[in-house]
Amino acid sequence: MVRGHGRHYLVQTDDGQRLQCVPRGKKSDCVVGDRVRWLPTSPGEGVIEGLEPRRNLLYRQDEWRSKSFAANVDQLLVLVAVEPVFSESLLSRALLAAAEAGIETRIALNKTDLPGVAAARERLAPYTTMGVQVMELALKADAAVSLGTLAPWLAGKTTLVLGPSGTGKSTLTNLLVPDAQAQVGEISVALNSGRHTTTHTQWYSLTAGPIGSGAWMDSPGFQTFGIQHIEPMRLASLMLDFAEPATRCRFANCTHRQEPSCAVRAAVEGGQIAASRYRIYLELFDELSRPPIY
Ligand SMILES: Nc1nc2c(ncn2[C@@H]2O[C@H](COP(=O)(O)OP(=O)(O)OP(=O)(O)O)[C@@H](O)[C@H]2O)c(=O)[nH]1
Ligand SMILES: [Zn+2]
Repeated sequence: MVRGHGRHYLVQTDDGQRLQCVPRGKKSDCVVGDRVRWLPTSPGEGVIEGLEPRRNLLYRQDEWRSKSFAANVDQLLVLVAVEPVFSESLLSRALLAAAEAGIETRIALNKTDLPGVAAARERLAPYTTMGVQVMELALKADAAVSLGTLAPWLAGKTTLVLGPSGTGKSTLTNLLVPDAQAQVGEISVALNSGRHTTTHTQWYSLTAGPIGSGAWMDSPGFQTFGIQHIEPMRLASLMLDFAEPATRCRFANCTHRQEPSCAVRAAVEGGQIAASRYRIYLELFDELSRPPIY
């Protein structure tokens, strides 16, 4: 499934044909990236009979609702930029959701042609140190070099991009998928969604563009990223810089807040865990420990 709008879905067959489909029955829990079983109803139209089992599902869980980004994702690219200055909390939340779903993640820092690049690199240093790959891009200023950086990683894989608004997601999609704008226009007409901006996640093949193989899923920019589906006691094991020290605390059920002989707090004091990351951990632990308000 390549794009959904309400109960209307655009389905692409393995030979590249696209059909408008509606689900059989009332429930529709199909998300972009799902492989679906469908039956034709009329030329160009069909009905979704069912979903194939998913390999994974990446979503955010806010207090009130959950929002699926995509299913069957090989890897996640979190796109941030020198400007607007990115929120480390949002970045950490996206990494946590991906870790929980078992999806390999890289960070890309875009707009490295801007003067704030040194400060942005410094804010990303804890992520590099913990083993997350950070790729530097200048999608507008030097598209060819940026494509060269991305190509080996994107080729043959299905990649989802996530990032706040204004970081360059559309710029990147247009580089990777030369006719992306035309596709979005056509699809908006087909699904009668009447919007041409990135309001929904969309799947594109990378075959016709400079990468030559694989798929790309572009998602709308987000301002919040709830991870209510993650147990607070699981946070440390999902955070790459916390996972190892957390195994050395005196208490197996250490929350790394005030317990004695806590190896995580020792690592914060010793500088192996960045202060910013520990702040984010405490904030998330509190948030996830609060009972939901209904
Ligand atoms: N200086 C600089 N600006 C860039 C670069 N790449 C993109 N931009 C600019 O950043 C702005 C945002 O880019 P978009 O591609 O629209 O960003 P987006 O993430 O799709 O934003 P939303 O549509 O709001 O989600 C545009 O004005 C781009 O021209 C770059 O490498 N350097
Ligand atoms: Zn501890």
